[in-house]
Parts: sequence; structure tokens; C-alpha cells
Amino acid sequence: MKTFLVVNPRSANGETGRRWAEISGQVTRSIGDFGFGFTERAMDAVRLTRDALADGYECVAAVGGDGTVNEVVNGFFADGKPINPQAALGLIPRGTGGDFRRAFGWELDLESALARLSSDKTEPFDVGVAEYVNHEGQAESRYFANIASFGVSATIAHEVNVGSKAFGGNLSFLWGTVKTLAKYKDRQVRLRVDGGEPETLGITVVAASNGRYFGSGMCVAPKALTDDGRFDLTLWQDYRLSDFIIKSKGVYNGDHTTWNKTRYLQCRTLEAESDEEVFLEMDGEVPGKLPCRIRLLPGAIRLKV
Ligand SMILES: Nc1ncnc2c1ncn2[C@@H]1O[C@H](COP(=O)(O)OP(=O)(O)OP(=O)(O)O)[C@@H](O)[C@H]1O
Repeated sequence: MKTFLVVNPRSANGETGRRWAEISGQVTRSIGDFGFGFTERAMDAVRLTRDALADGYECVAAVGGDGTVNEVVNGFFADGKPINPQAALGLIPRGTGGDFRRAFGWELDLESALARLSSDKTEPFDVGVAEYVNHEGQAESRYFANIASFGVSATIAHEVNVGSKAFGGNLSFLWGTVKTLAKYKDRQVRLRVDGGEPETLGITVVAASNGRYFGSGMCVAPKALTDDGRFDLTLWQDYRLSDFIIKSKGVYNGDHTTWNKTRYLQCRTLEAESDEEVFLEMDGEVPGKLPCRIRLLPGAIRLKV
């Protein structure tokens, strides 16, 4: 398979760029010749992926974290359609958060990533797509690989993405989480699942999940599968700072689905609107806010496993 690597040199706190000579040597020993490009700024991975698929590459692999995976998946599509439905998505995980890879139990080591990349084994992979309002107030759409969520999860991601300019990774994440949770009040949101009757609910978080983890390791959707043609939909209502601190074990191991403040179901589409400002997060990025319409494209691309 002709392979192209989309490399985010800034991922893993810049270590990917610093270790690139060593990494690329190991890739060559494992899969032979390959093409590659370095991302220079946000959204660059979309362009690199589209160009690689147009040039006839059959596998495009992200070398980076969840943000790079998201952009590469977006590059698999043009004008609302997959550029090549047979093309495979690969991953050499290099990020700090790693929520996408956790759904598959993949570790950060290069050896197992190269074993997946060099094998011909692929499986169908569902892709999510959301239409929403961006921060400039314009309608926009974006694909996602792992999870789209709104509510406090997106507010925290927004705080962290802005805050990380001032602090370094973990400290910024912790500070953003505590600060946001302490003052967060449930938002009233009108939800419509699979085109059914709209329901107005107070929500802390709603997550439409293809993968299982978000927020650097919270198992929000313990039963989600990336090839079942469905989202797992998690609704957290009236969650408090204490649920994330004192009862955090249940949030990280998936037991929260048995709590009476959690609703857990499956769906193919979700529409949401609110009179309040509610941010939308997708694969850790926060491109905008409600209203939004989220739907699943079953088996839209193939994944190297
Ligand atoms: N050359 C670059 N300079 C600055 N930012 C970049 C560059 N290339 C890509 N980016 C942006 O960096 C963001 C984060 O990258 P990525 O997710 O790969 O790494 P990470 O933050 O280490 O991992 P994770 O998201 O899993 O925590 C991406 O959303 C991407 O838009």
C-alpha cells in the first residue's frame, strides 16, 4: 500500500519533530518507501491529506495526537464525499491526550504502530459529521473521528486550548477543568434524537461517541464501537465538581453509565439547540457552538488495525 505520513512536528510537546530522523528511519525499515509532509499550522493536515489522496496514496497516516487525527479524517473528504472510499487511515500515535487510540487499546510505542501500518489489515470505520455555528457566527461543518460533545466538556476544552498559551499541558488542563466546573451551571438544551420528538433537558454534557474516551481518558462511552453504524449517546445531567473529583473513578472506568444522573442510548442523528451559549467540542477542538446537527456516516472510510 502506497503510504503517506502527515506529521505534526509539534505533537507530543515537540518531540515528534525533534525525533523525526529516528522515527522515519524505523518507518522505512518497516514499510519501505513512503511520502510525508510536516504540518506548519492548524488545519494543514487537511490539505496534506487531500493532496496525498489525489496523488494516489492508498493509506494516509496521522503522526500526531487527536487534533492531527481529526484533521487527517477531514482530509479524507471533499465536497461532502470520501475522496477514495477504499483509502485507509493509519495512525502513529504521538499525542499527549490520546483519546482516539484508547478506544482500540493502542499504546504509544512505535513498534506496534508500525506493525499495524505494515499489515494489510483494515476494518470499516464510521465517521461523524457535525453542522454548527462557528465562533464568527457562520454555519460550518466538520468531520470527527472520535467524539463530538457539548456542555462543560467543550467549555473546558475551550479554556484549555486558550489557556495552554499561558501554562504548560497538564497544569493548564487541571486548572481549566477545576475553574470551569466550579462555576458551571447546566444548560437548557432542546434535543432531538433520530428525528423523534424534541425534548428540553438541563444538561452538563452530551456526547455523541464513535470512540470511547474524551478529556484525556474519561470513558464517556464504554460500549461504543467504531464500526457499528451508531453513535453511543451519553447524557450527563446535574453533574457537579464532586462527581469529577470524589467519584472520578466511575467517570474514568465507565461505571457512570449506571448512575441515575446518566442516560445512555444509541442513535444515528442528533440535533441540539439552546437559548444559552453552548460550545461544541469535536476530537478535543472547539470549532463553534450550538445549534448543531450531528450525524454518522457508517463505514465511510477504512482504518488500519
Ligand atoms: N506546525 C504546527 N505548529 C503549531 N500547531 C500545529 C502545527 N501543526 C499542527 N498544529 C496543531 O496542533 C494541534 C494539536 O496537535 P496534536 O493533537 O497532533 O498533538 P497533541 O496536542 O500533542 O496531542 P493530543 O491532541 O492527543 O493531546 C492540532 O490541532 C494542529 O492543528
